[in-house]
Amino acid sequence: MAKDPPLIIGEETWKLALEASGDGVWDWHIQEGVEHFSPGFLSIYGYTLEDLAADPDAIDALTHPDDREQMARDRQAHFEGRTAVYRNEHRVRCKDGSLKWVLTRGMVIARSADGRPLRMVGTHTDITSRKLVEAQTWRQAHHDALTDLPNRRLLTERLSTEIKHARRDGHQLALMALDLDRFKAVNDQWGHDAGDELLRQAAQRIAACIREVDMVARLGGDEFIVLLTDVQGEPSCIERVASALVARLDEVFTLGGHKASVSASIGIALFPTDAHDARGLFKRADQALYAVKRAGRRGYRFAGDALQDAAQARSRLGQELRQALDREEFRVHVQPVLPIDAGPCLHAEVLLRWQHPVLGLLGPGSFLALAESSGLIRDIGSWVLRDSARWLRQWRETLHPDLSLSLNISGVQLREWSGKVTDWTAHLHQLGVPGSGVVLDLRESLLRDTHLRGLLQLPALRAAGVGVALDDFGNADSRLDSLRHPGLSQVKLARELIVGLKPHSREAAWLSALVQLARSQGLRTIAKGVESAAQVQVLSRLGVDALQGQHLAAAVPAADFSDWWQAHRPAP
Ligand SMILES: Nc1nc2c(ncn2[C@@H]2O[C@H](COP(=O)(O)OP(=O)(O)OP(=O)(O)O)[C@@H](O)[C@H]2O)c(=O)[nH]1
Repeated sequence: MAKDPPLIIGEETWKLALEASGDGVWDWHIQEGVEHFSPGFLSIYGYTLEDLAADPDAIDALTHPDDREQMARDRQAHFEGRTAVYRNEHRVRCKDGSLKWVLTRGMVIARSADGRPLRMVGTHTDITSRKLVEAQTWRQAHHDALTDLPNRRLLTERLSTEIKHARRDGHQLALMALDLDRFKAVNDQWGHDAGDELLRQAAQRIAACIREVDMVARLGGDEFIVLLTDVQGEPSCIERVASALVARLDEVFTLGGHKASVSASIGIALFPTDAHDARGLFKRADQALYAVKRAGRRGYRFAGDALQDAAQARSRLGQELRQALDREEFRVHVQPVLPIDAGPCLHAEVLLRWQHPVLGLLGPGSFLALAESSGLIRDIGSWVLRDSARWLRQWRETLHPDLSLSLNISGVQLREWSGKVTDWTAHLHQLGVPGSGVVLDLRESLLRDTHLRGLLQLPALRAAGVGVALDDFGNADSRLDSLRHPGLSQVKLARELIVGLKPHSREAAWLSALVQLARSQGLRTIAKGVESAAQVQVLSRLGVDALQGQHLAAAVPAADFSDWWQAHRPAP
């Protein structure tokens, strides 16, 4: 190893000179892995010599993790001779746990013959106050003083970054221009201070409606911009945020002793559908906002015609759905489930239909998502239970005392029953139906939902005699261990497993294994979507317990089930 070259002035002299300037001095013998710290260095952070071993790793470990990478890069650049001086700003954890910003500067003062750095000396300068002032200045320049929300400048910077990311990852963004309606009246009636307070509260309400990754900015006056990042899937997610904003800002504001009301108008532009850059997005969102204002204020509108039309159609359907219960437009239909041994039909699945006054008879696919997202599913679900119970009581008296019905249950309903299974079974009892008359059809995702699993209390349902079926099992997302869920009594095999089923095929072998597995867990198996006599033959050989499908028995209005049952009862 090369010997350190002689220094021109005595080491102690320059170290003292550096210390006198208020900086801390470090002296790193790189190859030996030893680093010495001056008393001034230690006192910046409140450490003593005993606290910090003469070890470069010890001080590196106190460096803020977010700053380590850049520090290593700057150091390397100097080692490789790309910079004349090593220079880096980073945060160091002090003995009392606080963080200090420091500027470190240093130089390699000795290298080996082949150019490897041997020794480096440098200083730490405490720059915490400068950093605080910089952060404050940055904050003031990027935030609105009244509401503390990001201002136009920060929004513009963020939007440009988000557009770059969205372009790269193929994501959508939504830019909402939100303006309060008749806000001037609040200023006029209660004064400017009350108006300011309303703006502050409105800012909080808006922020509470969006996710952390989204952004709300105040442009000035009563104008806000909401930026939704990484918008995936249906525009209905954007609509949900927009309607939540409209609803939240509709609520009365308490301003000191006064109560004031405003509403909100929102224009929504999407990247990349409506515009490809920030200017275009602002313009399209503004146009949509003014269309809302012109149409009488309060509400939201998409810039794109197709989305606007779809949103309007959904909103109309939502309103009609709300009225459908009062107007008694829902209908219970039932699809018979037939035992494989050709015995009498003792079970049927309840299928909800909506007799829409204009669109005709609608299946759940047309309205269930809307019912779930609006929470209407609770009322609709209760109605389905009451009506199904009414029919079932009648059929158990007139057709067969062992008849039972299965009901599709959504996550929203399950959450509502959380911990109240006994209340629910008591309700069933009040409706005159024993537990054994009902099977709950649950999608696999509900069983797997760790939150719901705690609430489900499936064994409690079983104790009340209520059957629980795992619905649509065997599709692409299914997991075999779902069959082990305690409390299950049946499994309904997915349509995908039955379509194209041929004897002695690989599909038949796979289905046979699933049926055996379900049986080994004590579960009854029902094949759904049975469409042909050939499928019936294969399924009966595989040992499936019951069949359901268009080929065997189509769904019928509940009022017609009795006739169907009488017509199809096996000959004595
Ligand atoms: N209190 C308060 N008022 C402000 C502030 N900035 C702007 N304004 C007032 O906010 C009002 C905004 O104007 P407009 O949006 O046209 O008023 P508006 O009554 O909401 O009208 P529409 O949007 O057409 O319903 C003006 O009266 C401004 O003077 C502020 O920081 N604080």
